[in-house]
Amino acid sequence: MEAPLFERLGKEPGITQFVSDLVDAHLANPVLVHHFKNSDTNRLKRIATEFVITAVGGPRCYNGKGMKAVHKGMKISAEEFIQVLDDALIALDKNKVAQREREQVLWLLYSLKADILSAQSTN
Ligand code: HEM
Repeated sequence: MEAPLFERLGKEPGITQFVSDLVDAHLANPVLVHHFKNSDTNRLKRIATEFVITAVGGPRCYNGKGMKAVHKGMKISAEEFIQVLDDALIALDKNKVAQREREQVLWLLYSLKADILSAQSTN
């Protein structure tokens, strides 16, 4: 039987590095960087790492809000959402993550699209 995705991504150390590279890619992405200009990058990396660890079947360490509530009113466009996936691919590549795990991580992120984009309405 296939090991849990959490293990195949290198457990906490592997996921911490992936998320760190993902956030760094956003900061270097001209389409996304303006969203993060007031961010505490280390805090964001820590919380996003907890989210991913929990989402891929690791220890349940994310205690934050759901993705719809987190991104409410941030005015995130569909184009920006795709740029986040592009940056995820850059970070997966950098961490030499294999094809099947890439597909699973990208699908996991993509599956949040409806929540994150519907969070943009102000009512
Ligand atoms: C599948 C995609 C995404 C996931 C899993 C995700 C996850 C997260 C998480 C876990 C946080 C931290 C919440 C907290 O501070 O309590 C966060 C914050 C944030 N996200 Fe996302 N996000 C996604 C897509 C996006 C997109 C497309 C944008 C647009 C650029 C975006 C912009 C932000 C911003 C600006 C913050 C707040 C940063 C801060 O407070 O320092 N996210 N996201």
